[in-house]
Amino acid sequence: MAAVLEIEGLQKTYRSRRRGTRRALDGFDMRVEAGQVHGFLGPNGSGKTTTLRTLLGLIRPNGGRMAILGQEVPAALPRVARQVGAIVESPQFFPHFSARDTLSLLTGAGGVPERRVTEVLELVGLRERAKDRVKTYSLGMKQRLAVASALLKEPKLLILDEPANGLDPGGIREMRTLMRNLSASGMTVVLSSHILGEVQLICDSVTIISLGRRVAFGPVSAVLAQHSGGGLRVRLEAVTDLPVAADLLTRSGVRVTPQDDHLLVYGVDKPSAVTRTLAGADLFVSELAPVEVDLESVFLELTGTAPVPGQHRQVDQSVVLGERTGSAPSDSAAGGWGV
Ligand SMILES: Nc1ncnc2c1ncn2[C@@H]1O[C@H](COP(=O)(O)OP(=O)(O)OP(=O)(O)O)[C@@H](O)[C@H]1O
Repeated sequence: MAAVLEIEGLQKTYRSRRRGTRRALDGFDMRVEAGQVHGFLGPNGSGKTTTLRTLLGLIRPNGGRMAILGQEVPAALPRVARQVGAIVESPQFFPHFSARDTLSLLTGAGGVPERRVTEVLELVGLRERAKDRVKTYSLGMKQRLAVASALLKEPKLLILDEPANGLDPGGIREMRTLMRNLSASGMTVVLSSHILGEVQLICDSVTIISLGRRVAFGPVSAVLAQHSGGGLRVRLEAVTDLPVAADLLTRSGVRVTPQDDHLLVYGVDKPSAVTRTLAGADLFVSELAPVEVDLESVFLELTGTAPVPGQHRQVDQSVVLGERTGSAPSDSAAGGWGV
């Protein structure tokens, strides 16, 4: 599959006299395939905005390479800029202008045909309110107007930094529908977000960044599968038998985490070994199912540990088989910590 966006070994260190030196990106890698909705996730201060701003030529990196639609940036930005729509900061609109006037102003400035105004208003679901003043819009409508402005050029790649920030559940749902419609039209969307449930619903693939380094990437389903830990949820016909079952399974060499009404069992080669061990002691399994994880638990597992000065989580838990696996040192591939 063709990469619409490629970042390799990106480095960015901020230096200021007052705040000293701060390494925001520490050899960061990212790859987004054509036609995907790609979630870009990371805790506050992990380097998402720095990455997006660097990609758009707003910040100068200290090292690494970046390409958009196969063209090296920032050198090729003047050529590819027309094919990239981006919102990396909350756009400000004239409150007394309508959405239509706002977009018409932008088409005039950007050499975009006027017919695009009606098209993008339709796309973002603002056609009915297009003549109303922006000051009467909800936050969700303003966000969709921002997306509309980024869509005017008919970009191939749309980059959105926190498009659902501050939205209520209704606004989030509208934004979700919009992302799905854009994806269905063939556009590649890169979406930075803290709303992990949404990302899991909307995105085909994700990159997780922590302390300026990629700690996971790949199709959402593969990232989840990789972090399920191969665990099994085991229920018994009689809850009172759980302690005995836990003891038996532990002695058989697997790891057991007892829960209120079931056991979580890890390190099992074959699920049938669990049923056999328990049946041998007249304990009968009523449920044996893989442990399902969500993106939030994976995110917390990979990024939730407090940063240690001088240390970075070095693991690149890449799951796109056959792709390059990033710049993480091979000796840390088992999920440990490196310096
Ligand atoms: N202009 C700047 N000068 C100095 N340090 C900066 C500057 N901009 C960002 N940083 C620092 O770089 C690091 C990465 O910040 P960045 O804004 O890229 O993170 P982020 O992942 O976008 O965070 P958030 O989710 O809070 O928006 C942080 O430690 C931040 O304090």
